[in-house]
Amino acid sequence: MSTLEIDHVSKSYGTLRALDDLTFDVRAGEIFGFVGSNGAGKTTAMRIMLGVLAADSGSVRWNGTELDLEARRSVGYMPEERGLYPKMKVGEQLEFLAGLHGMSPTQARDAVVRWTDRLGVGGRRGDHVEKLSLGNQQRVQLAAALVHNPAVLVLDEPFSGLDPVAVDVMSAVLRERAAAGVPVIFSSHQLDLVERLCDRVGIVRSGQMVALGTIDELRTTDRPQWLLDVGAEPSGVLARLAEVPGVTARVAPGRPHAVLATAAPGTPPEVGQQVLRESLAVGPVHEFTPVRPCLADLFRGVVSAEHDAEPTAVAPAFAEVAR
Ligand SMILES: Nc1ncnc2c1ncn2[C@@H]1O[C@H](COP(=O)(O)OP(=O)(O)OP(=O)(O)O)[C@@H](O)[C@H]1O
Repeated sequence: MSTLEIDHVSKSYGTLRALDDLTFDVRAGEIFGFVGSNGAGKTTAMRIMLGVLAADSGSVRWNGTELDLEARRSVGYMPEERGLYPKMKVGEQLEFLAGLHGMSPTQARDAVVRWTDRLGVGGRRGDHVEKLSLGNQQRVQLAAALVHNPAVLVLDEPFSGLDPVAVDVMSAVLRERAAAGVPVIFSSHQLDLVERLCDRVGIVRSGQMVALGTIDELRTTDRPQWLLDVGAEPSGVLARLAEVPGVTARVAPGRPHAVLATAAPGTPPEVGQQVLRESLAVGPVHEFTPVRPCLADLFRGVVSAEHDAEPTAVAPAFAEVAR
């Protein structure tokens, strides 16, 4: 199956090390979310994936072989700086780009109609790009990445500036391409979207991959937590839970009638049931919920961690860390 492999890639701009031994892959049929703070190295990595920027060391492979010119033609790329000619008409421009990727004029015309219609800009094919709103230019840019039926999609912030309807259309298109076996990688700062859409996520910090895995894997922590709403002042429950080995409990922040119980690393997962039983022995429990960090929490933890410290409290549970 088709896989895009980024293998020990490093890149410096002068003395600035933008990528530092970056290694990960994007597999056939998966949507991979590439996230990181401003300046973390995402665009640099994506440019190297496409071959428009050379790595200082390491390699990018497509289906096991180093990316060559032919393979690059099969990549659908949406650059961060966008790359449309403002004075050219939407339809003509897309047909031209499809032609550069080897499509015949008829194939190109058909594909342009299909993708502009799909992305909601079919009525603008005869307009100059510069006359379109920024969001619609963005849709055209997406059409440019998709029009030649690429075998791999590399999209730099494809969702920025899109309205919610366009976000839904774009999400559906990416899911559909992935279901057809295409590896899809996109960068984004919209973490809720990444969480919803991506099969796997990589978090990059200072050019290094600091967390990599499925959303589920990333959210799994070695310090499981539970929230218990007991509907009353919880001192009785807190006293009872203080007797459970490996568990610490406190009043939940902002919830005076709820308790947050946290298990120490290495505590068997069944301790959650014991926490519930002990609490029920004191009185009713209206809500019992495992608490798991969302991607935004993980992101904040990972990107704010010191370089040489443990990346975050949850990091030991990350399923894969770039080798
Ligand atoms: N052409 C360049 N010359 C010098 N430095 C550069 C160049 N391009 C990028 N950099 C630097 O390399 C680092 C990585 O930048 P890059 O654009 O890859 O980050 P990014 O993760 O895409 O950021 P953002 O989320 O803001 O788009 C930054 O410190 C940036 O200033």
